[in-house]
Amino acid sequence: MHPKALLEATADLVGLVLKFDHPADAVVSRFFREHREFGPRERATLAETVYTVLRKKNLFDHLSPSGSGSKERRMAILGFHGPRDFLKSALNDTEKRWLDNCDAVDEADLLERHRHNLPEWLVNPLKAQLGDGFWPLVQSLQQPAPLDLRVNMLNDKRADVQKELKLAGIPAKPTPFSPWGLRIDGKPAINKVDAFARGAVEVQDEGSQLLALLLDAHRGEMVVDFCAGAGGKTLAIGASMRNTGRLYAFDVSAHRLDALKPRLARSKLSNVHPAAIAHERDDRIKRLAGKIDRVLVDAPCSGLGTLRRNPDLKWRQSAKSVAELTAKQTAILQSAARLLKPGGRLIYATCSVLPEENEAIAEAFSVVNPDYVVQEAGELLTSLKVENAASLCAGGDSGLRYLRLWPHLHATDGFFAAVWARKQLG
Ligand SMILES: C[S@@+](CC[C@H](N)C(=O)[O-])C[C@H]1O[C@@H](n2cnc3c(N)ncnc32)[C@H](O)[C@@H]1O
Repeated sequence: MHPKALLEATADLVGLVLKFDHPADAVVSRFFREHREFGPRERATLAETVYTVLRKKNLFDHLSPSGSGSKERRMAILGFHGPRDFLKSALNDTEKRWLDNCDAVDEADLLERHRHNLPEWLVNPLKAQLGDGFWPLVQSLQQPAPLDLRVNMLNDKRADVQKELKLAGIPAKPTPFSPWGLRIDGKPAINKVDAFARGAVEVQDEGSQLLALLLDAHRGEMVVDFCAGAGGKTLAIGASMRNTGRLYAFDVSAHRLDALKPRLARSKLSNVHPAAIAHERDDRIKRLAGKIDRVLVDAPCSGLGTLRRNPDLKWRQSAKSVAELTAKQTAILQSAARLLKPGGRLIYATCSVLPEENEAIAEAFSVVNPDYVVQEAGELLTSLKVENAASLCAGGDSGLRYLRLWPHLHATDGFFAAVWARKQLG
């Protein structure tokens, strides 16, 4: 495709994504569905450019007013993913001079907000938590996430799948913490590989794998994945139950649960029972009260731990939307907890890095539910043979109370988990 046409299409897509009325990945997928003329390399240019614009939006907003042409074209030029000479062949002389001037800007001369590229409301909570770790986090958020796979241990072993992928030209390394994970550099078409088609691997961030591991569901148990969505964690939990017992996958979105079905078929699991619920106080939940061994609440959250993959979220969320989410998180955790039988394990988890969606929800729950006793996540992960488990945790007197994962420290998405055991009767 001619560079001029590709740049124009890229500017169109940047314009659509910057409306922020839908998630960026949905806008990009729709654009590709509606424009079949792009080949794989052009799609990569389009998508990577959009993601760079989202990652560096503050900086590009600062640089773009001095340029010419439409705003989305200027943003697309600044973020363009591809060789400079290819890009320049699409530009007029004024644009070329402007781009050279932008390239010559020294980072050290920029204001802080043009370097961290975060909305102001997010800066203070992150600095307050991380101190000197703030800038390493910023750095890590500018990089795309690695591709992590979870090996389905029901039928396969990690080392065997690693060998198989190598033969298919996809070198993979075991993930450092999850015993089920393999990490791949780059973005090979993993869905074309036999190991994927037969359900030996699923794409899943190592952090998500650790949440499922922490639930530690056993053979023959009754387990609930309360906010199962498309079932990433459901599949991991079902395999850890060795395809026995009963695993309910609840969600208010039947549409998301539908996406679980083909994954379930690939995984060969037959112990999973997906069910759409109307809300967290659905009659189905009431009927199961006090009967469940383990409950995972992977709550709806701001998703701010996944900014490497979803950089649009920092612009689509706000202090107000987070406050609305915390009310929902409190209500869901309280309802889901009723499912647990005495002696059972409850986990509340998010992929957010904000204390108000994490520690604050967990601590408020503990105060009003004294029969749920907080467990030290670090100790549980150590007993599950996770190496260096203490380094994954924070909070409490021991610093081991909560699972607290960060992209810059653990190369995972940002995740939080709190664990409780329900007191035995009598
Ligand atoms: C973080 S996502 C779950 C991701 C999923 N566990 C996975 O690993 O792929 C949160 C889910 O909570 C669901 N949800 C929102 N409100 C809910 C409610 N009141 N009860 C149950 N699920 C709810 C959303 O539809 C969404 O799928």
